[in-house]
Amino acid sequence: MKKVLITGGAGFIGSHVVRLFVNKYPEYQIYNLDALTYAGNLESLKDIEKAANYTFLKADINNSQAIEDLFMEFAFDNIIHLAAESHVDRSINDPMIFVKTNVIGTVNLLNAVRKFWGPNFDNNKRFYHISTDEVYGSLGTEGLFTEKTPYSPNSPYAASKASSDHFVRSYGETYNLPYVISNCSNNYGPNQFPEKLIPLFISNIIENKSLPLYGDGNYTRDWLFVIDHAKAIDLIFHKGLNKSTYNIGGFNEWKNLDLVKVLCEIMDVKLNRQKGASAKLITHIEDRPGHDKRYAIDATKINKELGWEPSVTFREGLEKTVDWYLENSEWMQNIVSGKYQKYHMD
Ligand SMILES: Cc1cn([C@H]2C[C@H](O)[C@@H](COP(=O)(O)OP(=O)(O)O[C@H]3O[C@H](C)C(=O)[C@H](O)[C@H]3O)O2)c(=O)[nH]c1=O
Repeated sequence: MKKVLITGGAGFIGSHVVRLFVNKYPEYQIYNLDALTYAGNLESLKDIEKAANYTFLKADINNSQAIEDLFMEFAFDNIIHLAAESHVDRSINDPMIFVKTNVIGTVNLLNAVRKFWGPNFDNNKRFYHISTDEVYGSLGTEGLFTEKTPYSPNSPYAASKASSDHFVRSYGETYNLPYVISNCSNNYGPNQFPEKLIPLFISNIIENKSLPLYGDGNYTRDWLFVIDHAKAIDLIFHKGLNKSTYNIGGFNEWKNLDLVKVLCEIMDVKLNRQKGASAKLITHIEDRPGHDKRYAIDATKINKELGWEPSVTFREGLEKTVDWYLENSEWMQNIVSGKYQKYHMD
């Protein structure tokens, strides 16, 4: 029986990974370790919280003693590490928390792994580090990020993730830690905290608030449906080559302005509003400092080696996402107001 520790399992991507693993692998014990910061909540996992193979552990990866105590108690033999501060704008305002959680938190986990799994790591153990395509920096109009693209992070968030990737690789080289890393593009889907572009704009359209688009909106991102990302993580965890990296993208590049226009069209229909009503809310605002122009992923490696490809079109994924937010307005209000945090402290 595998004992899989999933860090950040109460967060957006993490909750989808936890659900997939709990449901698909009843023979594994899944431990969800999360600090329950502003972006994490257990409401997203209500459907699986009573499963026999699921345990929630409230802890902060910044606390090395707490992490060691948990290793001692539960003897995890595999880790999927998703816990991270993830919002670029927050990293611009307050880089230090990104250093603490993303860099020091990752090193704390690596040290625990070294202590409890080393010095002779067996091949059934694996440290799987989830990262981002932002480590590669910004592309011009041509080209794609491959696994060989040199790192060139621009935001404090991207720098912190690049650093954590380097630490994981360095533990692989120095101590022979078995690891795998994946770098994904922009995720979207149910349960995403409404600070990221898509859920923020869905929320603002519902409330008839303006849609703050940075600069001219001609910035390009590749969009990946979170459930497809969770499936890719499952494949990489089980079949990815030791000490290797996989890029995960949706083969789905959009300029922000074009994406927002499609979202507005969908919202007009779903909310029975006049055609064009939501698009009137688009407001160009001052640009994000150091705004990366374009991210685009070459996902050929994961496709060829592991047979992964996205299962939904962008239109289908967006519709599913919009439907979820419309059906879960209470979740949205509670997460924004911090009610879930207060509730977990009771
Ligand atoms: C929140 C917001 C965003 N934007 C623009 C900025 C970006 O060009 C694009 C997406 O922004 P967002 O903040 O949603 O995501 P990125 O900055 O691309 O980064 C995201 O994707 C990577 C892979 C991660 O690893 C990050 O964790 C994740 O946050 O929309 C606006 O124009 N207005 C807004 O209010």
